[in-house]
Amino acid sequence: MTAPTAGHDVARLVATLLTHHPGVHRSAPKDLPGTVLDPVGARLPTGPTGLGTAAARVTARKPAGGGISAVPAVGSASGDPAESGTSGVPELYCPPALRDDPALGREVNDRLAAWAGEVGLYAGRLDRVQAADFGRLMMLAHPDTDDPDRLLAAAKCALAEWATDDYYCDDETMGSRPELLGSHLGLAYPVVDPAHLPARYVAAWEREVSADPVRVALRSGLEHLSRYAEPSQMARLRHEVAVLFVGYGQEGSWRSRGHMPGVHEYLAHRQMNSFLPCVALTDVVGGYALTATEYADPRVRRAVTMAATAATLVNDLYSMAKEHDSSGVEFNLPTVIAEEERCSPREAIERSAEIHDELVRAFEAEAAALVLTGSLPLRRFLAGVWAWLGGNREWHAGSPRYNGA
Ligand SMILES: CC(C)=CCC/C(C)=C(\C)COP(=O)(O)OP(=O)(O)O
Repeated sequence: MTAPTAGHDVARLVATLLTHHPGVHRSAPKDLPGTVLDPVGARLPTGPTGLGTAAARVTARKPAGGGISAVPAVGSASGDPAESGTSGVPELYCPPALRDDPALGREVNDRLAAWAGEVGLYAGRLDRVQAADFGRLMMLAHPDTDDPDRLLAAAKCALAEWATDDYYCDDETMGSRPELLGSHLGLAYPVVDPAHLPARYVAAWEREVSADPVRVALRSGLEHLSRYAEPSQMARLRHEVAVLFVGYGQEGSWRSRGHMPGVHEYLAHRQMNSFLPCVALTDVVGGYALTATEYADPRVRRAVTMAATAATLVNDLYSMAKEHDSSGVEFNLPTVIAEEERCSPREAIERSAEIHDELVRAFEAEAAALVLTGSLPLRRFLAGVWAWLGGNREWHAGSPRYNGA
């Protein structure tokens, strides 16, 4: 028998039971309650815990690459209001990044920029790719591996997905045009989920793929990832990218008809047009596999999608300045709230932060409940998603992409 999916009221109850300390303002814990994700190497409960139970535990595999020493959680994203700095982003309820290994981040970033050059992505602008430091994002968001090649594989997929957005959707300086969006996405998806054409059309299709750097990058990124991912994990990624593309199409439609979505419409959109394709790779990068059945469990899906939406709202908050400088219509939660609720930009930012926090708390509560009964891979996955939130927030707070470079 399967338990019903939790609703917000259940999440609130669990959160209260897990964490209620009257009068104390709680910042987000480093580890998801009930789990411990060791930066490199799983220290999640691997069986019964408590006195006399050690013999009953399974031993976690050390990820390939030997392992680095555990690094204290990074401080700057810890939620200290004083640390919101000049970004104007309010204190957010978000865990700190679990590790910071600048050398590892640099290695991944350098290799990523070299790859972008090879596939022709962001030609003439590679300095900006290098500066954005997506390698650092991967290092911060996946603290349970120190294998640069796994991080690089995930980074390639992320950059290819980001480039799809920049080239086709929302960066006119990269050639995006709303009337071409559907055609572009329609040519990109058969690269993600390879088109199998009758023999006489294969050469023409291959020429089509090679003619566009986004298509070349998507193919190359997924190929690299497939060295680490099981078929079910690749299928999972393809599904999340298809959903992402639906979100891109929706945003293009808003842009071309000058439609400002309602808050509910925007939030449903931001679940699709989100970091979920990145978050979904948590186990691939960590070197283990969550089953398709567990990933698809509605309770897991609900928790993970709420986390992905929250991570994307962090992007909305930190990217406001960049989007403000763009000449096209830009969509982010504060803008949508200000329009619908007729409030000041500052109030809209505060309300956006509250929505972010509500989603993170709901994830925390529901994931903490799921780890009580879930498999070891599920526990590790949910702890990894929590760590992803911390790394994502830390990266946004520091990346020159959003901080005026
Ligand atoms: C890496 C990945 C899956 C990205 C897809 C979704 C995406 C581009 C974002 C979540 C970022 O949103 P936005 O379009 O606002 O991007 P920037 O702020 O321009 O970085």
